[in-house]
Amino acid sequence: MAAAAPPILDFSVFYGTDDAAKADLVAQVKRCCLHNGFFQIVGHRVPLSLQEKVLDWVKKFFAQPQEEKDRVHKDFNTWNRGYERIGSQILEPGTNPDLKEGYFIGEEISTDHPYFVGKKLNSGPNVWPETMLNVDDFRTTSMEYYSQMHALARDVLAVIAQTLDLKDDYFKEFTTGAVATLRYLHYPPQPADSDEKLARGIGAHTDFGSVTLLMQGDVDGLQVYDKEHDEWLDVVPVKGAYVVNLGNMFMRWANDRYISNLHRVINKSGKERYSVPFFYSGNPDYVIDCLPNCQEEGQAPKYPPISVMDCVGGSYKASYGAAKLFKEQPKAKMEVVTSAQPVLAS
Ligand SMILES: O=C(O)CCC(=O)C(=O)O
Ligand SMILES: [Fe+2]
Repeated sequence: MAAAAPPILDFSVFYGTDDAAKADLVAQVKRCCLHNGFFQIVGHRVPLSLQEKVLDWVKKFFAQPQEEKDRVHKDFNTWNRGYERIGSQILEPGTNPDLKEGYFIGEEISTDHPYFVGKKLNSGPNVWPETMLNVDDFRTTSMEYYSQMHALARDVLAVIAQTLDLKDDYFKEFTTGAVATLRYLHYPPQPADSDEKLARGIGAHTDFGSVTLLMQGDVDGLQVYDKEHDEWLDVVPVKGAYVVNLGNMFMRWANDRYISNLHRVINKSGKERYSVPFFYSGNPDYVIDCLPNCQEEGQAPKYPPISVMDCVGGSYKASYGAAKLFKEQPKAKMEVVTSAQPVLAS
């Protein structure tokens, strides 16, 4: 098969009554899950006006002065909410720290919520830029979008369930009380003379969770690795579309039958790039155990059962630790340079 960027699938049939079209969608999604775990969808129910409003706010948020953004820095909490500076993360060992800044949002979880009290995965109050003009609209728009992304993730999982010949509500328990992270991202243009081997917007990585739903702005830069041809394929932004990809936890859950694939961003466009990934982890207490129809007759699953919290949690730390080490100990950097496969995830 020739190397090809993730196909664009019409998701609207999922909401319709045409069973043949639905079966066709399921078949196409299955092909993608087996191939590299990446596809794109249009025809979903998230209004374009809301997507555009979010992207507008993302630009405004990052346009604030550095000291305003630092006031909501994610280092002030341990549940992954708030702002991170350019260069905070190294996702691809051997490259320079990522040329991106970010802002994390999640479910609004109060300090008396059992998830906060029980220190569940990424669970706690959001951190809002209270001094930003019209912050109430920023908050309302973000949370409206966040809840729409939960709904879309559930619908995508319903289709994925069917690709495994499971009922469309198979993931209900997993999606009840689910934890997810919305990440606003800004990639300044990479300097024209930056080293191809070292400069990354986001280094090559796989995602951690179950599914990621990514809204790209209108500037390109995202690339998906094609293992068969050893090539990086551009995922050109399509207005309103979501890039959907499976994360490491789903790959493990599917006994490696479905793929969590390497991807990266290099912003050579000369323009500011903005994007908004939504990482769906699932209910932190849910136990991931080999999905039905994912193992060969008579063979044991490759992995033991594990909770969502244990599978996804803690993994972010490695990539932030790597960037810290890079700044503190140039020698350690040299050791990292020699490591072979980029395996860290976000
Ligand atoms: O910005 C993008 O297009 C991709 C972001 C991404 O891969 C991530 O945050 O994990
Ligand atoms: Fe990613």
